[in-house]
Amino acid sequence: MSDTFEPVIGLIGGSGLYDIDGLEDREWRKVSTPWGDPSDELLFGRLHGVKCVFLPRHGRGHPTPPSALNFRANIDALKRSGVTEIISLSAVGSLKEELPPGHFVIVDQFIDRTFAREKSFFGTGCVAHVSVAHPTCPRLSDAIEVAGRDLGLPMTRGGTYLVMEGPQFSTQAESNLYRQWGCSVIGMTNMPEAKLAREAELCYASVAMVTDYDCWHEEHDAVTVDQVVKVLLGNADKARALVKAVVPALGKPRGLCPAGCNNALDHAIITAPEKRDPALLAKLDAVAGRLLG
Ligand SMILES: CSC[C@H]1O[C@H](OP(=O)(O)O)[C@H](O)[C@@H]1O
Ligand SMILES: Nc1ncnc2[nH]cnc12
Repeated sequence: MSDTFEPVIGLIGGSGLYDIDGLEDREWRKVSTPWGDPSDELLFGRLHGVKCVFLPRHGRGHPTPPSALNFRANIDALKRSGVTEIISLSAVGSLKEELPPGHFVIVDQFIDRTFAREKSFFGTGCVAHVSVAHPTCPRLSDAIEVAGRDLGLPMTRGGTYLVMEGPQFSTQAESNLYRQWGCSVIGMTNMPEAKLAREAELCYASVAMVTDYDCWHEEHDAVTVDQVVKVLLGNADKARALVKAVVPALGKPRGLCPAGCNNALDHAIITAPEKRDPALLAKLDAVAGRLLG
């Protein structure tokens, strides 16, 4: 990557967000990856002149459940398409009274309780350990916060997203445990998405949009998809407004991210060059070509 470059904004739309309006020169295009197929075609276009690439996380019409998402293909496809930063938009349950349905949380931490997903691009033949101590990009999160406040959106900066495997919602005992752990919101998709974005050296920020109080709240004994969908449609409109407001602010040429997102692999690869597997290296062309190419 040269000293300064023109950012390309990747947008991952969660439940209820299967398209983005207002894009100029819009075109859905299939992107192939060495990791298999992403959730759907990617939507390419420009917002206020800024290049954007949108991916509906579950596919249009929501055919794919969280555990079957090919997160590696999704992140690779975005990187391969020139994306430099990802704004992830997701529906979540709230684990705190003060985060009611309709509220947005700019997440800064995760607890990853998923167990049935491929979590790394690396492995036997090329081992890497990146830091995810700070899994989201503060620069990107700052821009989202400014845009959200300007729009008057109900929004909290900072919060921990508990990522569960699903597809069932949590039991009340689990929900209460996660509350004791101090988590803010619960969902099923931001991991390993955020970890893979870090391995791919992409800035990643997450906007968690509350749809329900999960099952711990005395006035909301159980969460249902119907309930979630009702709130989600309003949230999706607010999310589209947020995207339109934040993209122009992010579109100016920039240098490498001061938070280090674009250099995450600098000291992460431990496998000696002579022990690296050429087949795996070939698959890493988009994700780690900067270092391995
Ligand atoms: C429709 S409720 C459960 C579903 O919604 C969330 O999806 P996403 O994170 O993609 O917005 C949640 O994680 C579950 O996958
Ligand atoms: N309560 C909840 N638990 C997990 N994922 C969710 N997505 C939306 N609401 C949720």
